[in-house]
Amino acid sequence: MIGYGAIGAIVHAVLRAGEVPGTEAAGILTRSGDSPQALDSVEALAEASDLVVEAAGHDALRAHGPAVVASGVDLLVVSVGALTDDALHDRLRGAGQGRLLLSAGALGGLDLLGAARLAGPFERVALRTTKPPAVLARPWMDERVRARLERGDERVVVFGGPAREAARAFPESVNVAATLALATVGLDALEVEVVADPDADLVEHLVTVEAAAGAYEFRIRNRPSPENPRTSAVTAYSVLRALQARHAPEVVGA
Ligand SMILES: NC(=O)C1=CN([C@@H]2O[C@H](COP(=O)(O)OP(=O)(O)OC[C@H]3O[C@@H](n4cnc5c(N)ncnc54)[C@H](OP(=O)(O)O)[C@@H]3O)[C@@H](O)[C@H]2O)C=CC1
Ligand SMILES: O=C([O-])CC(=O)C(=O)O
Repeated sequence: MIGYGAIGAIVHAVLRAGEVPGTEAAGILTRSGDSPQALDSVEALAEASDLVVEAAGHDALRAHGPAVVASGVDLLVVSVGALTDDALHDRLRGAGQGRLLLSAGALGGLDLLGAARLAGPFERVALRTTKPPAVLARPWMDERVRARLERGDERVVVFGGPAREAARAFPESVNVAATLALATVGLDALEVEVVADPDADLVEHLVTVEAAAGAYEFRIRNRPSPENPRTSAVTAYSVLRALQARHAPEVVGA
């Protein structure tokens, strides 16, 4: 694993408890080395693993992803927003024998949208992500907008634009925009709105799709992680589901 934060610590604890048959934790890479099973290089991690889970952020994927894939090890990417950098995405795809697995993360419905994509074209795909104001304040924002977020007493639309820009503007909070885009209409065609809402006690991702196959609306409302309020707590379990599916004798929703 790369990362031992809100996501990584849960994934590691469940693996250590032996709850994912056929899979055990081989080691953890972080910058600080502050984790159980700490390893000190990506080479040591890849050597010890059949699959590496990246749950550490855009910079971590950029720094370590290519070495993992180059050593023939599969890479399960949680910081999917880093793939808005086409050069990095191409490097990862061409680096070696390891497969690139993009985690569904905090999102759902990608199975059905993948089927819809095979059935015919999409007419429109949109995402509206809503989180509490405090977790959406970013240094690039206009001072007046930041002041409104800090006051936290009103709903503010903080971003409108394509998924590529959304995932870059909020690297720790809107990776899901890149995931949905890569699963459907691409990074420049998916329309994204990001909303700060002081009443948002749950993280909301509203996915709206019009396609040849049908019309879909997924309203996902996730409880935030107590360790990191930017992150939906279910994200760690989304990673665990993917690990479980690799060796399970039966998969529902395959
Ligand atoms: N696809 C999705 O739905 C979602 C994606 N995410 C992505 O997952 C990432 C992790 O989320 P979360 O667990 O909540 O974050 P946390 O901040 O709780 O944890 C981050 C972990 O990564 C480590 N880390 C940070 N930078 C590096 C690096 N360059 N190399 C190695 N390790 C590093 C940190 O340790 P140390 O500081 O010691 O290095 C820490 O252990 C987010 O930044 C976001 O990009 C998050 C939520 C949902
Ligand atoms: O956890 C979530 O709901 C989404 C998130 O942070 C991300 O996509 O980066």
